[in-house]
Amino acid sequence: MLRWITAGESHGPALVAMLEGMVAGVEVTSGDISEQLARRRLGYGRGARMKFEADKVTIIGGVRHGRTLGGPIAIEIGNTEWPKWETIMSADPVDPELLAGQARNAPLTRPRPGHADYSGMLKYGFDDARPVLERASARETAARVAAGTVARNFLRQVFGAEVVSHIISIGASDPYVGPEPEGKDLDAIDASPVRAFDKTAEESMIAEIEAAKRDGDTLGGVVEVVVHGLPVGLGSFTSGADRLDSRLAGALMGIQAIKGVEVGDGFETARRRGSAAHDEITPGADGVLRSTNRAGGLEGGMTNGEALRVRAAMKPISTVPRALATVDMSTGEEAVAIHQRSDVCAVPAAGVVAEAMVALVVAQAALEKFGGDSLAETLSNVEHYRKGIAARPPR
Ligand SMILES: Cc1cc2nc3c(=O)[nH]c(=O)nc-3n(C[C@H](O)[C@H](O)[C@H](O)COP(=O)(O)O)c2cc1C
Ligand SMILES: C=C(O[C@@H]1CC(C(=O)O)=C[C@@H](OP(=O)(O)O)[C@H]1O)C(=O)O
Repeated sequence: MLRWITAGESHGPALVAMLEGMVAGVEVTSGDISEQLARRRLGYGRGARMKFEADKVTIIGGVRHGRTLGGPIAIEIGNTEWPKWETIMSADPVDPELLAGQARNAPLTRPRPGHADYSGMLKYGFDDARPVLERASARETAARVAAGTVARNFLRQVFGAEVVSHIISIGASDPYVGPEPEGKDLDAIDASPVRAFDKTAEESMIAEIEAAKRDGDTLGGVVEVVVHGLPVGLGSFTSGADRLDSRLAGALMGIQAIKGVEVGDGFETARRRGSAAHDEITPGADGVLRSTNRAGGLEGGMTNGEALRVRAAMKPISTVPRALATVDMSTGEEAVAIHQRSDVCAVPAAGVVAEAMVALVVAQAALEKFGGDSLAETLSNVEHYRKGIAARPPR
């Protein structure tokens, strides 16, 4: 079973991602990982930290000469900001006098509405939000993107499948309406400052961000992830936990600030009649044909051979410059929430994180279906399955 876990704090020395269960022989380099991490840092509306910090990638284990070895893969992403935080975030005990001299170490006692501060302080028994926000921070998503790079390379090398995301809307911008992008469109999407697939949508999104910035406010939005080239039958209808839609929803909702997930036309489908909601099946020269893909490539918790298409809704960044009302937990008095710096909008980055989560979940389902210890074995199993399907009518 493909499994992943991350460790590390936002201002710690490094983040670490571990990926277990990947077959041997998948091509991946630290350059591939750095490239994906660079995509996650982009996006109009991100804060100052994205400009001065770099992601320093080291593959610690599981890869040799550019190919996976079949064992657990460990990837470290160094936080280049670490020297400034060495004392405050030290794993080992430090001299209290050294800490007292650091302004950055002042206890954070005014929890931000919408962030993990308040519940985290109560749940874990902290008087300071620092130990909560360090791990709740979406800095952790860099580690997911690192693990996701191995998964996306695997999907490309097994199926020729590409994972693409683009931004549908930011705040109340006019949502993108149009055809879904393909793998070849990814460079053009990344070239857009808001990772939009369309100029009109892009202009509307930028206008929203500029207005929010002027008002000292923050924004969320909607991202879409599309995967072309997947075979029929990843995931299963046999139990709720095996359904690929439930697994995708869980993985996407596990991203910081994601509050809703749609599969295919999602909520819009609920408003339609059955005759206008489903994707009719017709015989084609080479298998079946669908003239629509409202289901987003998933039926019965399994891929159906059409493009997989899921959306995720991100809430606005909770560190609002025009700080929100809160309570100072040290005094119980009314206060304004912590604000030092923050992103105005991180939806374009969330799209790259969503790609990583989709890649991991789909790679996990693909390994369940096709297995193997090496890429060659997985490929041979895929070919056998595809031959079996091609032999069935319609032909
Ligand atoms: C890529 C990305 C960047 C983010 N940047 C910030 C930020 O700069 N400031 C902030 O307060 N929240 C930021 N967030 C959101 C917080 O991490 C999130 O609001 C917090 O974890 C609470 O959300 P939850 O209720 O979904 O856990 C970011 C989220 C993502 C996905
Ligand atoms: C560092 C990253 O995102 C951070 C996510 C984040 C949060 O609260 O989620 C808060 C900000 O960190 P800081 O408070 O130190 O400025 C973001 O910069 C990153 O994505 O690499």
